[in-house]
Amino acid sequence: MSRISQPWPPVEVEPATVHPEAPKQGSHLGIHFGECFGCGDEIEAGLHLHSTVGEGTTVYSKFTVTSAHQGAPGLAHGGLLACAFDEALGSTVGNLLRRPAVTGKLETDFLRPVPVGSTLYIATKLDGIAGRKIYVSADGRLDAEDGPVAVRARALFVRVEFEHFSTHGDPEALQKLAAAHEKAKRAREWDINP
Ligand SMILES: CCCCCCCC/C=C\CCCCCCCC(=O)SCCNC(=O)CCNC(=O)[C@H](O)C(C)(C)COP(=O)(O)OP(=O)(O)OC[C@H]1O[C@@H](n2cnc3c(N)ncnc32)[C@H](O)[C@@H]1OP(=O)(O)O
Repeated sequence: MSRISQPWPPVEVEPATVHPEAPKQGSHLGIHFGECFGCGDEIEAGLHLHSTVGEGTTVYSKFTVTSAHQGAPGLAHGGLLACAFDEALGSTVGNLLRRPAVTGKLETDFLRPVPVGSTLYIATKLDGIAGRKIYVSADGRLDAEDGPVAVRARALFVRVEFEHFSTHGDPEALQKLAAAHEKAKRAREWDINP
């Protein structure tokens, strides 16, 4: 029996269409911001989540729980697991649709404890779009792609304009992102940041 009672998606949606210039199946999705707690390589205690594009509207992500992520001794903190899903879901939305969007709502079901040292295999898929609202969900399996499901998540992302980040965010960090984007473009790497 599902632990989430509401139907999903909760409203009528159009199927999500992958942007024609989105990274293709098998592509590894790079770090979108070095200081991102979810994926960045500049945050030692961060989650260092890695993602690869799968078939259709699916993205596969991996995250290994370290002692920096504990709640109870030896077990992952639920909030950090939610963070991993926010990152995996957000990365799926941003990379496959190539439009900026932010998390409006994120719900999680924690089905099994996730010990330090284990790796969560997160499979995310776009479930549909209604106007600016993007529905997306994921399963996180323990230690293998076909391992037992430990965490499930569903989220609503809301499409925003770039001004969302320039108005509310850190201009210096945005400049750093723009510089990284330019560098990636010069190197002919695929990059999503505007
Ligand atoms: C530097 C540029 C980068 C560009 C992108 C590159 C992508 C890179 C690739 C990958 C990266 C991604 C990896 C990151 C992953 C982590 C993501 C995060 O953690 S994001 C941070 C946490 N989230 C926030 O801080 C949002 C804070 N909230 C807001 O700013 C607003 O509330 C916002 C934008 C969500 C909505 O505000 P409104 O004024 O624009 O729009 P309204 O009308 O309120 O909502 C639009 C629709 O959504 C529904 N809605 C909004 N929130 C809802 C909720 N909580 N529950 C249900 N419905 C909700 C509303 O009912 C409305 O629906 P109706 O169109 O009328 O049908």
